[in-house]
Formats: sequence, C-alpha cells, structure tokens
Amino acid sequence: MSLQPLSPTPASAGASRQTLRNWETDVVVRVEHLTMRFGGLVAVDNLSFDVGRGDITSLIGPNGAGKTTVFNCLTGFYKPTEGRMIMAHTPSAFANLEARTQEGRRYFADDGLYLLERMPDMEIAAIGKVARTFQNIRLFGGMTLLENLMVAQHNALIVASGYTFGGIFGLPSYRKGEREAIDLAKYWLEKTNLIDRADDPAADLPYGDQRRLEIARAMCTRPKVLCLDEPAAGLNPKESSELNTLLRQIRDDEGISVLLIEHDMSVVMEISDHVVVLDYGRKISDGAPQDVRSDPKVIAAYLGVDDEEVDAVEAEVGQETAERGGGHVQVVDAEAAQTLQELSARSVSKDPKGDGR
Ligand SMILES: Nc1ncnc2c1ncn2[C@@H]1O[C@H](COP(=O)(O)OP(=O)(O)OP(=O)(O)O)[C@@H](O)[C@H]1O
Repeated sequence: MSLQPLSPTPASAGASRQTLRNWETDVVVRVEHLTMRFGGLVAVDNLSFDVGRGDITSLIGPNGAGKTTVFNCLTGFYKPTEGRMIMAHTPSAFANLEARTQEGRRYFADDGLYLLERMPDMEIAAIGKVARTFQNIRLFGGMTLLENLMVAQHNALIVASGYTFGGIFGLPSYRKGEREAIDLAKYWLEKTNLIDRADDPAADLPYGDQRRLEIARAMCTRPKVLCLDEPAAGLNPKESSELNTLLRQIRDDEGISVLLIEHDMSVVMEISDHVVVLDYGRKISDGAPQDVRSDPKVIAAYLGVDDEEVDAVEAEVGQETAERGGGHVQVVDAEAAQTLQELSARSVSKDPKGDGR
C-alpha cells in the first residue's frame, strides 16, 4: 500500500541536521518559566526551553530530574503551578502572543496559537495536536493491533458521523471517514513493520513490537508534536536501532517534531538535533548533542557530585582535552558520551517493563 506522507516533507529534510538549530529560529513548543510543586517538593523549577519545529529534541537527566513531570504538564495531565507553555502550529503564531495571552482564552485556532497550560488534556491532544506515549505500555491488550489504532481515531470518526447515529445508519461521510481511518492505521502498521500482525491481539506482541505499536497509535491521532517517554526502555540493540530509524522517518518523512525522554544515550546522541538536560527540576545544559555530551555540568549531574565539585569535573575534562592536544575534541566527546551512557545506565534503577508508577 502506498499512501502520501501525512504532511509535506519539510524543507529541512535531507539537509545536514547538524547544521540546523531550529529551536533558535522556528519554535513549535515554548516552555516558559515552568514550575511544578507537589506540596513542598519542587519537581520542576522555573524551567524554560524551546522545541524546534521538525527537530528531535531530547529531555535527559538523572532519575527524578523532573522529565516526566514536564511531559505531564505539556500534555495536560498536571496543571503547572506556574509558567506558560505555547504550542505554535505556524511560525507566525508568536506574533500576537502577549496580547493574545491577555485575552484569557485557551487557544486561537486562526493564529495557530495554543496556550497549553490552560487547556484540558483532551483538547491538548485533539486540538493542540500533541500526542504522547507513556513509560509503561498502555495498549488495549485484548484488542487487535488494527482496533487499537482505530480507537485512537475515535475523535475523527465522531466528527465523520456528524455527532449523530451516522455510523449506525452508514452515512456516506461516516463511511468515508472510516475508510480513511483504516487507511491511516494500515499506513502506520506498515511503517512500524507490524502489518502482518494487524489482526492479532496487542497483548500477543513481543515487548519491542508493543513499543512500536504505541508510537503507531500516537501517530494515528495526526499530531504535530509527538512526546515519547522512554521509548527505548527494555529494547535490545537491534530494536533500539530500528526505533532510531522509525523516529528519523517520523521527523524527515512526516515533518513531525519529536520530544523524547530517554536514558539510552546511544539513542539520544545518535538521533537528537537538540538536547535539554535537567537536574533537580532545573535546566543545566541546552544545545546540540555534541555540545551537551561534553558539558562538565552534565557529567557531574550524572555522577551525582555536589555543586562545588563541578569545577573539578570541568578541570578534569579540560585537562584530558589538553593532554590529547588540538583536534582531539572528538575523542573527548566520544569518551564523554560513553561516560554518560554508563552513568545513565547506572541511574536507571527501575524495571523498564514494570509499571513505573
Ligand atoms: N504526582 C506526584 N506527586 C508527588 N511527587 C511527584 C509526583 N510526580 C512526580 N513526583 C516527584 O517529582 C520528582 C520528579 O519526578 P519525575 O518522574 O518527573 O522525574 P523523571 O526525571 O521523569 O525521573 P525518571 O527518569 O526516574 O522517570 C520526583 O522526586 C518524583 O518523586
């Protein structure tokens, strides 16, 4: 089956991703001064960062750094204590931001501007076009793969039924909507290499396939931003590599912006355009992967050293660079990436296939 990409291939596709810094020039999601408190615990502390349109942006940090809390705020599961989160469907959405914010409404569809902190989770998904997956798999195990992807398109089918009994009476608009929903589901089953199992119950799939089915289900909601919470958790190296390919396709072929929480540094460093690092709810580093991975503050955070010891880590990283002479930054980078990978593996203490929370 060959279907057109869901949205035009972005102009950036095929260009050297390393040279693009979309988060500085074309922002799809802006997080401004986000704070989330649980009683006395500050899980996210005055956090600001931008997600570039058409980028893969990774949110990393040690366990408990606040990454999932940021996702829960962005997708409406938590109402943030303070801060603003802006979804911009078009680059011009920011033009009247301050005036629009004063108006007190939740979103301005004509401007492509969505103030996510004001919107309930259903609206964020359906209108804001932000989709997500969870740390723990949340499929309908007794339903087939195809049915799982049809359920994800419930909103579109309700519209196609004219908000009536159109489905039961077989209205032409409903039949057309249903055909489109099946086509879209098949498209994503093919993209995720699951088409041969379309009629099997989701619970019968191996773990790695269930992870990909979750991504397929999120894509069936036709998002503009896809938030993935540890999609590589529990995957073997071959499955991780397939996941990298899939996420690149989602970015390059579909033009979807991806926001990723991930502990697997091989995934993060290989596919990210932009990395934001949290520690104790605060941003400690923000930039291209090659800059972030050799940032002493990041290495120190993963080592769990105190603030006053960061200088010592910085000196050590600098000394290694000097010892290897000029032009050896790559060597240090590779070592730093390896260090991060090891430290991050050490910091993941939970069972990735477990319930999480
Ligand atoms: N609903 C909640 N009630 C109280 N505390 C919470 C709640 N959700 C998260 N926290 C706390 O907020 C802090 C940040 O948690 P969060 O899950 O966001 O971290 P994380 O970076 O995603 O961690 P991990 O990598 O382990 O998933 C932790 O101290 C956590 O215990």
